[in-house]
Amino acid sequence: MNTQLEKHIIKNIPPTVYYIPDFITPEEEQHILKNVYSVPKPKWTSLSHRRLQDYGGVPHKNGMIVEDIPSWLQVYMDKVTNLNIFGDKSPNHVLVNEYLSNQGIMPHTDGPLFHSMVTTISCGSHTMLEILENNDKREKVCDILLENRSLVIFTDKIYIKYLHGIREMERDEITGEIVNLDLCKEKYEIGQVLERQTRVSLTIRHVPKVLKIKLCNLQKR
Ligand SMILES: O=C(O)CCC(=O)C(=O)O
Ligand SMILES: [Fe+2]
Repeated sequence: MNTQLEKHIIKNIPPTVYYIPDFITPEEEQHILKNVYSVPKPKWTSLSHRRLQDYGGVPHKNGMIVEDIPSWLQVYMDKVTNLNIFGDKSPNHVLVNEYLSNQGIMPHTDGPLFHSMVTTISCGSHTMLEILENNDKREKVCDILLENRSLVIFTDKIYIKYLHGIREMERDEITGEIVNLDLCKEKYEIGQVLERQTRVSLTIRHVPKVLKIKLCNLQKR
């Protein structure tokens, strides 16, 4: 692991979450948003509470059929790869999620289709990631504020054993339950309220099980 990253570890929570504010510049953020919104409509998968796009293929238990990653997106995957956090693996899949201001994602674990490390770049808005115990009570462990342009890296016990989710809210209050305020770019005060805007997140991961067949070959048949 890259020692430069140690100062970005969120303390006093189960290991390990890294929070890096300003991982991308405002220009890069706009570049990502422009590309995400210039795809043809069928590239989006609409769920009831968010929309998403898969890049690199669609993860599947029998193996992911690999699709080429567009060059604009490869730039940001390389930026994450250059942190040397994936060891001998490299990211090969990106899930783009779009959340309107009152949308979120139910508490979940990412499951066995992915290597146990996830990295997420936030664009367009902050959001509040909630970490919960993975039991019937689903007690809250903590909140992590994800500012736009930040990168968050989840791995180890907190990735495997706990649930993460985003509540459906139009605004978030700064509270003492947020564990990364000291690592954030901005200085916030307890009680301050942040209005959510539309947020586009890039979740960059390594999918271990891939099929060597390419989608373009399938389509030719
Ligand atoms: O949008 C995010 O930051 C979280 C996305 C997520 O948890 C997932 O796609 O599994
Ligand atoms: Fe997730």
